Amino acid sequence: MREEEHSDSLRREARSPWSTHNDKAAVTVSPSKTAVHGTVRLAGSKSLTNRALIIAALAEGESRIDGLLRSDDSYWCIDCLTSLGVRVDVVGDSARVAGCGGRWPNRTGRLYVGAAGTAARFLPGALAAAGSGVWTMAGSKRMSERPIAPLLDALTKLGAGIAYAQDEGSLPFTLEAGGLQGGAVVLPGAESSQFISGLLLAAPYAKEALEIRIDGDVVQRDYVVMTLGLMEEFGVKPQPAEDGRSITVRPAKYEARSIRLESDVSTCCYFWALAALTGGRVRIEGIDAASTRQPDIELLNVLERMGCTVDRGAGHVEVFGPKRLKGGFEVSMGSWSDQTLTMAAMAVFADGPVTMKDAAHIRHHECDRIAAVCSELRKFGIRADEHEDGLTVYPGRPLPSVPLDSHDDHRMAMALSLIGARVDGVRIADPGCVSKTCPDFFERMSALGLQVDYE
Ligand SMILES: O=C(O)C1=C[C@@H](OP(=O)(O)O)[C@@H](O)[C@H](O)C1
Ligand SMILES: C=C(OP(=O)(O)O)C(=O)O
Repeated sequence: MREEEHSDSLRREARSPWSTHNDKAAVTVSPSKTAVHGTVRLAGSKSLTNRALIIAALAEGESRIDGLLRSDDSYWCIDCLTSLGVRVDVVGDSARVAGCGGRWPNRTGRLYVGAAGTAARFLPGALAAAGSGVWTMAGSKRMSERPIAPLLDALTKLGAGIAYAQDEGSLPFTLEAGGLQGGAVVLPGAESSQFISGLLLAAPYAKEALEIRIDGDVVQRDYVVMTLGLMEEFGVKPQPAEDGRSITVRPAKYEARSIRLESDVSTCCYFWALAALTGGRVRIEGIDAASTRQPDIELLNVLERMGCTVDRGAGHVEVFGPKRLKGGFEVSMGSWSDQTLTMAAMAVFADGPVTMKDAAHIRHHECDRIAAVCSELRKFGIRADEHEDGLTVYPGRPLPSVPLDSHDDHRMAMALSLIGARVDGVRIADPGCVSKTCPDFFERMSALGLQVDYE
């Protein structure tokens, strides 16, 4: 096999049957001929979907989840639960999950998490908490490079037996469960909030009360708040310490529930950014900015700072773009870093440079996002200065572009495609990568008037 074909097949390994456009080498995006005006309704949040699926699988009785996201990340999460013997029936965007009360029916098997950080970091605790069982867990090449050791070390201290198949502290590994001891365990917050969420989700099934002590500041801490909220919805109430430095969970069992998931705010952001970039307007139904627990909602505040008007209604958010976006500021991305790439794309068209900071951890996401976005913007002739924890993007006129690389990262592809709202012929390789969270992303861009062509 040629080197290129080999790297293509590695990239595509984590694409699921819910993925689209994997037969396409590239997509080209060009501006709409008319103003971008539209209303959009999006599928459920990836983060809520995978939390709800795992909690429902751990619960006693049958749960129903409506508004499920059908994407690669949720597909692999469901696939793992099915391999564990949990019945998950998906019809349209609804799933019925037959909870197994924390005892997985299949005590052995191979679980494949694809490229999903949520599945990789949320499932090991749920496995370790079971009374017995031996499972191997593997993921995409990139997932095997992403950090997970602090979580697995904590599980080892609490009683799990973990043997690494390749590199110490990484996927793939074999986990032997013997139940989770209670007591105190320390997890770092700087690399990923998902370690804390992963242990929290399993914590009610520990033998005794479990206290998770948090070392350092937590990146994207609102995702931990989201975990606590969903645990409560399923009848378990964790107790965060007043100083926010630890969370205690007493032994309990999740109760089956019927819930409807909120749309994916991270995906909404690309469409709000589209309105911002084109002086158009995009209304998204099914989001309540006042009550959402999804951290990327912060984009709306920054869009206002950039000159947009934002209508935050009951159950909808509409963004109206200005004539010219304002730049000339620094913004901390620490708590909503999935939108760093969206900010970088918008900054190209602002009236002054924008510096995004406090996001060093995104170097360990689907790709090294800081290095990747700088290198792709430079291909357009845009000045992008790379910093250890972020980047500064200077406004410019993007040159007719050489093909851009999506780095097998859905957010790289979605953010770079926004430049196509302003510049003719933005060509991005491997459009299928958006299936990690939004398989129909380019169809939605096209429905809003952008010209989208595949090759
Ligand atoms: O818990 C979650 O659902 C998520 C947490 C964040 O990850 P990190 O805390 O690892 O940065 C975020 O980037 C990811 O898209 C979803
Ligand atoms: C970092 C992300 O995903 P994951 O859940 O794989 O960490 C993301 O969606 O931007």
